Amino acid sequence: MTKSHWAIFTDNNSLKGDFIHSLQKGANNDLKELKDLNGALFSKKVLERFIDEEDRHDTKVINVGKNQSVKSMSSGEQKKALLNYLLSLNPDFLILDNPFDNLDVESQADLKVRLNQVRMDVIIVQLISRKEDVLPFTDRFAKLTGKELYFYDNSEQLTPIELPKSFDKSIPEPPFHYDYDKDILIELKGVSVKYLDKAILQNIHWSIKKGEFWELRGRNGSGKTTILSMITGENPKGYGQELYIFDNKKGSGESVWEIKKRIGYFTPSITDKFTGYHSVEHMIISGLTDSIGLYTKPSEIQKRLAKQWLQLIDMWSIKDHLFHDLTMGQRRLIMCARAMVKHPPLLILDEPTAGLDDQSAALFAALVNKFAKASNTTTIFVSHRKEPGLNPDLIYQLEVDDQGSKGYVIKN
Ligand SMILES: Nc1ncnc2c1ncn2[C@@H]1O[C@H](COP(=O)(O)OP(=O)(O)OP(=O)(O)O)[C@@H](O)[C@H]1O
Repeated sequence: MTKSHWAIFTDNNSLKGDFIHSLQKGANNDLKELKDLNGALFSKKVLERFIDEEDRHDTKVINVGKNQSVKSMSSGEQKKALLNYLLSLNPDFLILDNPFDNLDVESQADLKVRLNQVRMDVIIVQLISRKEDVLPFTDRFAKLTGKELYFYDNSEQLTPIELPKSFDKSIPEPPFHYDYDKDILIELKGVSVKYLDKAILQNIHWSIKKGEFWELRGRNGSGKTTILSMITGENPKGYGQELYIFDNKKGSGESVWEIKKRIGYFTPSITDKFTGYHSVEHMIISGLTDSIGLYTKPSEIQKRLAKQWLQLIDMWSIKDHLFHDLTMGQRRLIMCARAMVKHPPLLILDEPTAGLDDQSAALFAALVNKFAKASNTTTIFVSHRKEPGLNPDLIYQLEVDDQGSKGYVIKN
């Protein structure tokens, strides 16, 4: 019998966790046909749980028979491994929570082919925040608002995206001056990286200058994280190579702490570190002190700066709200402003829009455009999607081949 497949749209206001939980428990009254069936969940959180188990107990579950740890796989490789494992459990339905996030175009296509192959055997319930992610064979549509499910005949009936007004206030001034005045911040001259016998990067030349706005693009596994982690000092592969970070050759006794001081870094998982009760205002101020939370009374200058940033992102009226009570889109904007507040010489935004709905992603891109143009900070935005509205000056494109990825500079 042909099965029906669902696309359930979610946005910042959807109580997605509760919905997933009720589906898995067979307690959801809206999708009655799934009630007595056996469901499996494909989500980022499930993947993280397997990675954590592997880290702590050395248990292999989704990568049985493979030499590589799940953590070191690219996003495409991780998702493939998770899907194969879940399908081996023979579920009646599969809940896919934003399955295409973090995947490049080719890996998205691979995943779509695989899902198309299994759609006769398993009901697919897709929870998605981007319209372009709807699987072509989907025939049932709904939107989750709060905990209510509203049904539609097709995805076109859902509300169109309203593009945000661009931020009309100016970017607040830098709070202090960094003692780095050279034009080139980062330089890779013929850098190559191998893991075991596998070539990952091949003869990479990339010169990153003051004030530039870059997008780093490349398919899953092309080596984007490898390059970024060599820059931030977390990956030793750069030692002994012609890699210059703030004018210091890698491995020449440079201080990792000095490097980190000059880099603002944001990736969505950083948000998870802030588990305590922090107000919105304190979150911004903690960007000036590099701390998780605030342990001393903020100065008037710090408070004034936080006010300017919150006015810019239109959140001054909620300055006393608790960060963890906000929607995901609001939290991301705050975290982004938090990374910008010091005007670091280099700002790295690693897949910052993953999991956001169209509207929140557009707002986020507008903030990044504004900051990148109006500040002296060099910005590197890493994303798999061509982010609508993002307007970088330059693109560093990694192209994979058998000898590892090569890099090309494209002027936008
Ligand atoms: N410690 C490691 N050991 C073995 N292989 C590794 C290790 N770290 C990364 N790799 C491999 O290097 C390649 C590049 O990985 P990297 O994470 O840099 O890619 P990426 O472009 O950031 O991918 P994604 O977009 O999926 O995050 C992948 O094939 C990955 O499996």
